[in-house]
Amino acid sequence: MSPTAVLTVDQMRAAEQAAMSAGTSEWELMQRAGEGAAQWIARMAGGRDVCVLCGPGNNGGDGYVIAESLRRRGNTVHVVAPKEPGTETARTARAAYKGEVSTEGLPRNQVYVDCLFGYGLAREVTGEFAQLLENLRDATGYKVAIDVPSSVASDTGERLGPPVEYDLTLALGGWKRAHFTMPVMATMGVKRVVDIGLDLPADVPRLSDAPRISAPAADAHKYRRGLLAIVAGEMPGAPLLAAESAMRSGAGYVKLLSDHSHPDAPAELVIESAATRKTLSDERLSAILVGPGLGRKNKARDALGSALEAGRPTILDADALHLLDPAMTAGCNTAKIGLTPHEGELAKLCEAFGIDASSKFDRAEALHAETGMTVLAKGPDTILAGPEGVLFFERGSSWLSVAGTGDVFAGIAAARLAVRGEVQQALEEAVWIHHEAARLAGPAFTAGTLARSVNNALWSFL
Ligand SMILES: NC(=O)C1=CN([C@@H]2O[C@H](COP(=O)(O)OP(=O)(O)OC[C@H]3O[C@@H](n4cnc5c(N)ncnc54)[C@H](OP(=O)(O)O)[C@@H]3O)[C@@H](O)[C@H]2O)[C@@H](O)CC1
Ligand SMILES: Nc1ncnc2c1ncn2[C@@H]1O[C@H](COP(=O)(O)OP(=O)(O)O)[C@@H](O)[C@H]1O
Ligand SMILES: [K+]
Repeated sequence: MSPTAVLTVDQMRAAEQAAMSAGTSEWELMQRAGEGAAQWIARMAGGRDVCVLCGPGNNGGDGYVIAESLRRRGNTVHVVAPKEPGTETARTARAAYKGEVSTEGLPRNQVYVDCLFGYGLAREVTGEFAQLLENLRDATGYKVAIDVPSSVASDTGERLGPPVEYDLTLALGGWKRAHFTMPVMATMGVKRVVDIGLDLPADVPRLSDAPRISAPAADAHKYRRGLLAIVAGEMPGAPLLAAESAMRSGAGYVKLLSDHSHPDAPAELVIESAATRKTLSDERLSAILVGPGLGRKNKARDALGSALEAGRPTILDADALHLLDPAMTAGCNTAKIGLTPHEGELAKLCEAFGIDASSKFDRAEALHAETGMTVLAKGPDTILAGPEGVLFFERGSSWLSVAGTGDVFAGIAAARLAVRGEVQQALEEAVWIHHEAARLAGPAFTAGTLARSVNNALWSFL
């Protein structure tokens, strides 16, 4: 199985150091990395010519190992290295490479393997290296990034040089945070980890694995399969969308608590009058969803207060996230609450809870640590921070960038919470189901179409 740990540079260096202390040399690790990467590249390249760009550090060292491995396999290989290697291990790799090297220029129509900088990149790329990256950007051919793209800071995804679009990115030894951070994650093409036998730490963020979802028990009963109440508010459309997706996410019973007339609501949706303290305190409720279409006036604040008082497992989305503050959650068992903010809502929540952090990762992690609530930070990149740690996800379809898909997500999350009872598991499952529903819904779908493809998305996880 491919490693799922997502590491910082310090954690990566520590894992490599531990392997070296246990008797594996850096040269052995570099050979494993280079040979492992060369196997992938050989498959992609077939008989095509390969050009390897080598930098001055150990990422460049990997490049010489890759170059020699491909040369031995019969590919015509050319190395471009503006500078001689600066580390002992990279010098060993350079000496073991028996092919051509030039200091500048980029041959045309190659399979390009970018080993200029790996996780050691810590400052702006300038001069000859920047020029080489610009040439690579403009070149036509299959492009492979080794470990990370050479103009990207591994911990943050910050861009430190000319952007290049890659077809394949081979992470060496383990994932880095940049691999799942926008915007650079969208430039990496297909991503794979080359396992070099490191013992990776368990208590670090992970890449989420596809969930397994169970069909209802043979003797299932609608109330035991999860009863979800969706609290409606000022705007009728959003909670209805959430209900449409919730009904298709495996819960036994979905109720919309609304005073609007919903002439377009499906017959199978139970609509009851607007939420009150009494209706929300129904012991049979497995979960509550508050936020989509709620509004931000006093009535909305009251509805949110009643939902929080009920103390059931709860998903808070949209307007509920704008109304939420420490006074409202005081006395709540926050372990039962899941938040589903997009970037603007996350910033607003951090302000309300006095959290001073700027990256999405730091904000999500700190908001969970500070409040005990589980935080699903949405967007093209997704971060889930909860009691089981932090999870990263692969990207979903960019067609999701259309109004109402967040309401659909909230419905899925709340229904999975009604079924599972655990907030973090429910949110993790919901991300996968949402992405799969988007894939099934085809191009240019609307939120309604997305909601109606949710039940078929479950097939992929049964
Ligand atoms: N350790 C291990 O066991 C294994 C490590 N492995 C591999 O090592 C990689 C990390 O290697 P690394 O630490 O040598 O750093 P790397 O990414 O090559 O870059 C640093 C070099 O670039 C230079 N430099 C930096 N920024 C610059 C700039 N803007 N412009 C110009 N120069 C700049 C910097 O120079 P300096 O800062 O000293 O001037 C230094 O020379 C990792 O990603 C993986 O591929 C694998 O083989 C598995 C085993
Ligand atoms: N470019 C994108 N690529 C992948 N997923 C996206 C993209 N843009 C938005 N999404 C997803 O679509 C949903 C949008 O939610 P949200 O911003 O709350 O929208 P709305 O309020 O209109 O429903 C989120 O689940 C988000 O992760
Ligand atoms: K690289």
